[in-house]
Amino acid sequence: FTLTLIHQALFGPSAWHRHYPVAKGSRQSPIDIIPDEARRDSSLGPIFLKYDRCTSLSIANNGHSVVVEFDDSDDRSVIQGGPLDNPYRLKQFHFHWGGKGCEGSEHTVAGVGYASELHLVHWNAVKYTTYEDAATAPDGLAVLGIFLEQGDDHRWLHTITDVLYMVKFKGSATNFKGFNPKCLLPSNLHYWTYLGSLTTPPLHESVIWIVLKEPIVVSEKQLGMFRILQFSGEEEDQRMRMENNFRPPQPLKERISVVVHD
Ligand SMILES: NS(=O)(=O)c1c(F)c(F)c(-n2cc(CC3CCCCC3)nn2)c(F)c1F
Ligand SMILES: [Zn+2]
Repeated sequence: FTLTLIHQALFGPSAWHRHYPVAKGSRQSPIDIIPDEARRDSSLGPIFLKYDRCTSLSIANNGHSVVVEFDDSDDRSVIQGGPLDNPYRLKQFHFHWGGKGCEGSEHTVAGVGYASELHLVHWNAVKYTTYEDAATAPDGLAVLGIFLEQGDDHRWLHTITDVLYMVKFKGSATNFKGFNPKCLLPSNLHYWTYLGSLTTPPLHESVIWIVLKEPIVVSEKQLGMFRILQFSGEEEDQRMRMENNFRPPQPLKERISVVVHD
């Protein structure tokens, strides 16, 4: 327990500003979303997720989260519409979660957190040639955030939780083909949107955030499966269970409040 506290103090969110001064920037993520203060913008239309031809490749433990990577060599799976000027290509998705019974989402809604949060990361391949270039540009990435609420078993999440034992340690990866994240979407795509950043180092202020209002429901048992993952590698003697891998909400600063689309 004390090891975790020391680890947090040295490497956790409060220490990131030492190596990444942008951590105190003007458009950092996540934020606390206050629905009553969200603006309406009639020019803001619905978002469209064209994932039918998506190609998942692998699932990996990168020491921060569990990440499913996609083939982003063409526009086979994109997000478009809403605040986006053009289609953004699906690159990867990953999760953030808490400890047993604790909150674990990154965004909060009127101060209330969810058990977990799924991030589908897309990049602007129309304006930028590589994901890396996009990840450092102000309109380079579009991340779709989906809250996970604790309740009944999720019908499709087991496809992911069943293989987590194969990527228990940092640096491990395995094939993960034929998975379509469409099965992880809630019934409606009403969203809040605002300009923000990566929530982990390098914290680049390159993300157009689209956070869905409706959570999906997953069971405590399924959430517990994420906690078999380790922050540490197989060879490290200090076992560090992967949990509480979320950044707390950051100051809104001079950003206009988020915009809502119902
Ligand atoms: N939580 S989050 O905001 O959805 C989220 C993350 F947590 C990330 F870690 C990344 N991320 C992207 C890279 C590639 C490098 C980004 C910098 C330039 C070289 C490639 N590494 N991590 C990310 F893109 C993202 F959107
Ligand atoms: Zn994330």
